[in-house]
Amino acid sequence: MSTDVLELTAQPLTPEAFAAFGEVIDSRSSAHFMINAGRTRRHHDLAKVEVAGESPRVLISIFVSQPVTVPLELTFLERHPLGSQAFMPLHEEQFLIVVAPPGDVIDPAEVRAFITDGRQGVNYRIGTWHAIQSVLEREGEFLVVDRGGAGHNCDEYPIAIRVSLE
Ligand SMILES: NC(=O)N[C@@H](O)C(=O)O
Ligand code: NI
Repeated sequence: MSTDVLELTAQPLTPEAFAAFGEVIDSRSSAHFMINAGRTRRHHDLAKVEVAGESPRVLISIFVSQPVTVPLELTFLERHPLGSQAFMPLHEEQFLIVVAPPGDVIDPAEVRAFITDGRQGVNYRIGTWHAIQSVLEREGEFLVVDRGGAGHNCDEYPIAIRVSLE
């Protein structure tokens, strides 16, 4: 085993474990109220969309991602200093998440790896370091809500990480 690669085993994603990095988006565990004459449960305000910098605006996009192989070998993490970024699977795709708290230096001891269960999405808080979209098993389709506008909104931090499943 190489000594300069951070070895992680992905843990099941929970809102509590993810709280330092952003929010988990999940209609099974979130508060709701009824609308539309009782036909619809509104799971309301599940994540904080953050946009900053010059002429910021909120973008809604769809990512169609090819699957990654496991163990997942990473050479960097990225962050968006001007906005949050949310990923919601459209067909119950599972994906791997690797995160570190916001800050200019990543402490390897604070890096965490998670696996979603297919029904969960995430919102990375502004500045949270994360691996790029890493869907498992099959091509994935994700609704993405993040920040557009002027300025540089993607920093990369070189760090070697290998993520395995339990
Ligand atoms: N570059 C881009 O839009 N996507 C990345 O930020 C990512 O987190 O996948
Ligand atoms: Ni990103």
